[in-house]
Amino acid sequence: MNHPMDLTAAVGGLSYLNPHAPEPWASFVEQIERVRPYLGELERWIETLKHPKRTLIVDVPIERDDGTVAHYEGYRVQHNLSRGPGKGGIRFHPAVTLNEVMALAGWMTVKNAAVGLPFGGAKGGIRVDPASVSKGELQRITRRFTSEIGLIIGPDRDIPAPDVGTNAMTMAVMMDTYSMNRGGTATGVVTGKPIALGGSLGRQEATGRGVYITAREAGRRLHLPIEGARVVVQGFGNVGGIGARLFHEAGAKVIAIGDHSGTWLNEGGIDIPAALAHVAAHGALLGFAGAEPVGIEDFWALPCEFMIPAALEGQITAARAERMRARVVVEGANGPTTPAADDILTDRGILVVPDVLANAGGVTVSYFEWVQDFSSFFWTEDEINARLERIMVQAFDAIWQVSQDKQVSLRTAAFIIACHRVLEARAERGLYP
Ligand SMILES: NC(=O)C1=CN([C@@H]2O[C@H](COP(=O)(O)OP(=O)(O)OC[C@H]3O[C@@H](n4cnc5c(N)ncnc54)[C@H](O)[C@@H]3O)[C@@H](O)[C@H]2O)C=CC1
Ligand SMILES: O=C(O)CCC(=O)C(=O)O
Repeated sequence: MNHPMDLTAAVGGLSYLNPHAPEPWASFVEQIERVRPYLGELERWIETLKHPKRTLIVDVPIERDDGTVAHYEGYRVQHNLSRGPGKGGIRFHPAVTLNEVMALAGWMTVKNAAVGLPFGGAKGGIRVDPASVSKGELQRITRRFTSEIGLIIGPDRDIPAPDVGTNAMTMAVMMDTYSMNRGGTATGVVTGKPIALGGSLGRQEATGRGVYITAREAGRRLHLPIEGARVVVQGFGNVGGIGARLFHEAGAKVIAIGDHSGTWLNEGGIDIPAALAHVAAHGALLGFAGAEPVGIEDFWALPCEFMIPAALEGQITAARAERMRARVVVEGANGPTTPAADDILTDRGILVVPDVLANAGGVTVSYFEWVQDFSSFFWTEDEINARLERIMVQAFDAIWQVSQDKQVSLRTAAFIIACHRVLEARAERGLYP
């Protein structure tokens, strides 16, 4: 399989993720522009956020099991390093582009600053379908990619973590490769590792848990209790699957779920443990008997209290936003709502808890993992969940307050707080040696 490097295709045009959505980087830049009027003197630094600090494109050649040589294209983008080392996940997906990774890195900058973590923003990815290669091939791809981006990552430089298509095992291979190349075990180079390699208790659940916590906090403001609430979840992997389970355990009725294989509805409430068991056994929801198939456009228009996009970018377009009947959208995914759709949802009185807040639980516990690795002292799961709860609730409160004070959306409020923190650090550091 060959993937010729085509930068023009990678940075321009419409999104592969949804032909009706703008490219992710264009959405990110528009979100940054919306903060301009609120930056005061820091406005002179705003262009900083529209220029990724460092962008590395790597060729990843491997020998396939049949003896042929295949090349994959990979990226690591460090969007901003003003507040600390880069931090953000690695995506393995057949249609990853530089444009997408740039946007995902930008959202990491904003997310880390919005919740007050001492990190910049980074993200990486390889254009590969993990399901299309053998286990051995995937390991060779991961090792070669890690060696290639080894130029710029490191425990005090830039710390990757899992994202779509990667997991704790991917992080184990990355940690091992980086350590072999350096001649010493460097647990702090990645987070989201297996517990036996310095991973943190609670990291696997952390993003879904953060989604649940922020949904609960939004529900409190709108007098929408979780118990008995109807919930719709798109994406049934790490974020969507665990998020759905936490809603289910708290007494909500998850009425519809979806993944890359289709969308399903059961108005009486889906048995989420059964759906998770089905995915664990078959790799996708396809064939799940506990609900009826429902068309994708009807799925997005289902009446519900909480809608949780937890798959990919650009899913909530203007057309879908016009028809949605959710009370609150809680963005488990990064960039699921286009700026045009955002405006429509706001006009229609549908509250959006933005990705840079709602899915920040994962990177928050990654931060805990990094700190634990440095100190070689590990916390209990209860300690981790209590600290996560505190950080998420504090961040929600602060963002809610700014949104009330300035009469802006929660997204713009989160961007205001984050951009102030990033640009203040940038300004304090100065331009010259
Ligand atoms: N894993 C983490 O800790 C974090 C993940 N996120 C974001 O959450 C989202 C999901 O990530 P993970 O759950 O980690 O990935 P994952 O790989 O565990 O699961 C992805 C899910 O999305 C589904 N999906 C893929 N393409 C789809 C399509 N075209 N339509 C509908 N469903 C589709 C897959 O079937 C799968 O159920 C991504 O936007 C990711 O960037 C955000 C913060 C942290
Ligand atoms: O845990 C991390 O470091 C990053 C997770 C991530 O990629 C994200 O929040 O989108």
